[in-house]
Amino acid sequence: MSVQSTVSTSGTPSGLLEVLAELRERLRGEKYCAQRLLRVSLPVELDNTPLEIAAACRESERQIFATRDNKFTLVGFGHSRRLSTNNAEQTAAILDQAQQLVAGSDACWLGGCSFAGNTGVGRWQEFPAACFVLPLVELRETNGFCEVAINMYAESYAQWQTRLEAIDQLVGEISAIPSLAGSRLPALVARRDTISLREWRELVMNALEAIRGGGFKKVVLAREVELCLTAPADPFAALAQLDRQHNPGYLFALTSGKDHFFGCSPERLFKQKGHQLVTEALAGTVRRGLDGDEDAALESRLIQSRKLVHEHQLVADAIHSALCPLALQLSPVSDVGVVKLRHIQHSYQKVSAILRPDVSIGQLFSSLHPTPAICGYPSAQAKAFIRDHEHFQRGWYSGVAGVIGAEHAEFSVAIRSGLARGDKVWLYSGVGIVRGSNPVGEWRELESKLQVMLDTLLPHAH
Ligand SMILES: C=C(O[C@@H]1C=C(C(=O)O)C=C[C@H]1O)C(=O)O
Ligand SMILES: [Mg+2]
Repeated sequence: MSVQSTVSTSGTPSGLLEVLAELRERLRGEKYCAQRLLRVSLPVELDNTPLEIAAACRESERQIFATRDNKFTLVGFGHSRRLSTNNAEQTAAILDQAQQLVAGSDACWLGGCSFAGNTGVGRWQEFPAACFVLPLVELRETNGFCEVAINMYAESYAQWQTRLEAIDQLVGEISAIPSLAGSRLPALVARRDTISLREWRELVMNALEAIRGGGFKKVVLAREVELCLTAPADPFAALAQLDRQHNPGYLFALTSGKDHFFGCSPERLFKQKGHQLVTEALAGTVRRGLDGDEDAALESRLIQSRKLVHEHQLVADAIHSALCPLALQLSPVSDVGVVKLRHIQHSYQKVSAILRPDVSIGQLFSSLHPTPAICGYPSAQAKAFIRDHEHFQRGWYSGVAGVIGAEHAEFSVAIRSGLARGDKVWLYSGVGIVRGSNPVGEWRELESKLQVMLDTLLPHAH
């Protein structure tokens, strides 16, 4: 695939519809050429945030990903290419292919991968082992600067025409949006926990027994909660709202068929820019205090408790070991910091590296995922325990959601996430079980982790 870019000039239209019309006009002047990525882009001034616009375009296939530092937001509408596999062995190759296909361009893929190569079965039929799309139309905000782009790519002339029609349809949808004032989110009809506290206690005791027997040191066990709502769930509207509240997490919603995988994760799997890599260990949790003093006391416990330090350090050590063979330089083990979220706080350690020149994004992914933060340690034993004991299919929960560009990629660990289908939503949360874990305490931690998603989807429930 060859790449051609049309760079924007100044003095051009600035509103979203005007800019789209101008880009559409530029495409009209382009000759159809099979299997060539043609990207046209222009700066735009938006009256609303990119996530609000995504939330308003209910008829379109949409994908969103916003980094947790709020410096980069990508909203994709429709797609001009899709790379997917249901074969876990091919996930790394798909990631490498995605990066190669946009070499020399500013285009970015949006998508994700399942936990530990899970295939798209049962509830997760729309979400295979890995799936990334190149959006047909995108809105991008980088450090406060917004642009609109069209990524044209077609295998045949008929497909080229179909893409043009899809762009026109989207433009029609945007122009028909009466007002972007936030819609009212559906209310809750019923909540069903697919595991009871009694069953959870048994599951944790079982894991602790395996830890005592030397089977593994840590396993991350998770829970699924099913919500039944009064109307179809609207994760895009919910995330647009979280974004307005400056939620300090990655925000993502990825549509496949009629289903949406979405979340607001505090955790980075990695950020790669050329040969620079930044990753982290984020594990070990206490709740937020009701006032400053209690919060500080809880923070001290997070940094000092033997159980919590062990739970965290297993992750940091495993990340260092995984990166060693891939890195020319690796940051030394650093001091443990604390990330404060609305309901909970986590121990955090940044890890950075200069990668060997031959290391690909696929290799990085395979070496780091799944980390002991969401699987356990050692990985193979923890994975087997999860496969044999968890009460549900993880699918993309605790997989990754992210973006892949030519020179950079950023992946969040897809926790604090859920799957929405019609008026049903399944939410997921997990906890690290290590020696010293207490089943009821861990259950409470699961509840706190679910709370952000519950607050987001059901803001009127209180
Ligand atoms: C697995 C999840 O979170 C992970 C588990 C943590 C813990 O047990 O302390 C903390 C952060 C994450 O690494 C989740 O939120 O679902
Ligand atoms: Mg924990």
